[in-house]
Amino acid sequence: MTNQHTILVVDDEPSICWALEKMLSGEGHHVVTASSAEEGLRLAGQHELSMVILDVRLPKQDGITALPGFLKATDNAPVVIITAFGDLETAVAAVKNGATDYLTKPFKLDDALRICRLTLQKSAQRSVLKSTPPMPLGSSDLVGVSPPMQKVFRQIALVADSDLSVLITGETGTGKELVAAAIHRHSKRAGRVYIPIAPVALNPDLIESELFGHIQGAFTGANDDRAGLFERAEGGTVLLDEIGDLPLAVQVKLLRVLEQGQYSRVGDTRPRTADVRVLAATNSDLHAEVTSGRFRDDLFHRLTGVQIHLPPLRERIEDIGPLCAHFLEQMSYVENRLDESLLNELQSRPWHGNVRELRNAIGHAAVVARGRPLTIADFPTAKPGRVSEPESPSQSLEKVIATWAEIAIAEKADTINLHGEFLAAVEPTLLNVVLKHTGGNRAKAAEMLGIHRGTLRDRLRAYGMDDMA
Ligand SMILES: Nc1ncnc2c1ncn2[C@@H]1O[C@H](COP(=O)(O)OP(=O)(O)OP(=O)(O)O)[C@@H](O)[C@H]1O
Repeated sequence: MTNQHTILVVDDEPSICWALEKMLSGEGHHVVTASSAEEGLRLAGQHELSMVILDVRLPKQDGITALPGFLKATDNAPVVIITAFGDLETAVAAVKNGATDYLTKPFKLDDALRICRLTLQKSAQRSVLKSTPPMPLGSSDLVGVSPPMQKVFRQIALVADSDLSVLITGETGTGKELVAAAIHRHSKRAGRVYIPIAPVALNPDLIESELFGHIQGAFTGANDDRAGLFERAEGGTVLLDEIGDLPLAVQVKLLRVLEQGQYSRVGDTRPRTADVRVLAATNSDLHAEVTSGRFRDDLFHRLTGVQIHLPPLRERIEDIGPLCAHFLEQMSYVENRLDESLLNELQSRPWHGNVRELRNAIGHAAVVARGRPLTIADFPTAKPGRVSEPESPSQSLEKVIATWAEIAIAEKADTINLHGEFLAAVEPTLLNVVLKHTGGNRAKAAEMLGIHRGTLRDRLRAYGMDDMA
């Protein structure tokens, strides 16, 4: 079999070695196993390996420390790290030390198989990889033990070092800004500037100038040349928070930055180069914004290439205990352990404000309890779940009209006769529905519409709907 590879599995748990060996030999590969890094390194010198699967927690030398040795011994064969401690630091350290991918225990064999297949594919195409020396890592304050957070850590680790744009999604307070900061902190731009900004908080008339700068005389009040955010962030990273609220005209400019690395100051035609990594965050359904025409389709696709989604806290209640301990520690609260019944109570709350609401609640409880162990009575009462009122047809119509008008204005610099265009877009539908309702009776239809019969006739003629009777 030409696609047969030799794979080394290094894990001190015999059951893991056995399961992986069975899975990979089922794929036609030859598997060798070792229960320590030292034994693994010895085997690596004896076999021509296509891939190494390496546990982090090993009896003597740990997997992260041993990783460069494996890369050297195997002429840079891809290494997939496995760890029970799927924290962000380990994930980033593994990738920085040269790991190709990352698996968190307990893992499903299907996931392991998918990652192994992908890694072997890459291995077949691989040129000799240069192993990067380990970089000192700052401490991360992104807490989470739940499987969805482990996935987030893994995604951060895999994208941090690239220059890819990342879209971070999730409800308010789920930690999107923290994720963006972690990506920057673990990227090669870490020593450079990081600017998080929510354009929606800026003066709407000045968003474009705030982001891209302006030249003197570009608009009333532009008394001198001014650099924008992208110029100030040169070499670094920007986080555009609430990206869904970016005006359409600014979306066009942002797309140019992402695609060509270029932009122009307001009032200037000279292109400028932007060496800036763009991260974006949103708590709205960007796909729905695209469907309604409020967000550009091309920008959406450009941004969603790499997406990190933070699930709401109520869908990862295992994180509540560690988060509480983390916040109490931050507040230097001595009695920072929660008893089981309190934890159960907190885990059953809906936390619509997510981690932010939890942090505020802990702060409140710590003040009330004044040093003694917390009880549920110290917490603010649970906020009721959000009841979302369905939109009335008039509210939906209002939104559609606003979008239609914004697009019409953005697309044509010399907009005239907007009212006429609007009527031509909506009136035929109205006339059609009413005439259907009256069974084609124009007198009744005119009455329902509150217009003269003659006017109705003229309108129908103008829209080529003469034959409607
Ligand atoms: N996993 C986490 N570990 C520790 N702290 C967290 C975590 N997630 C969120 N927080 C804390 O919760 C608060 C809200 O987080 P953040 O501002 O990142 O949320 P967000 O999703 O960007 O919110 P918004 O959409 O409202 O801007 C911050 O104080 C942050 O430090």
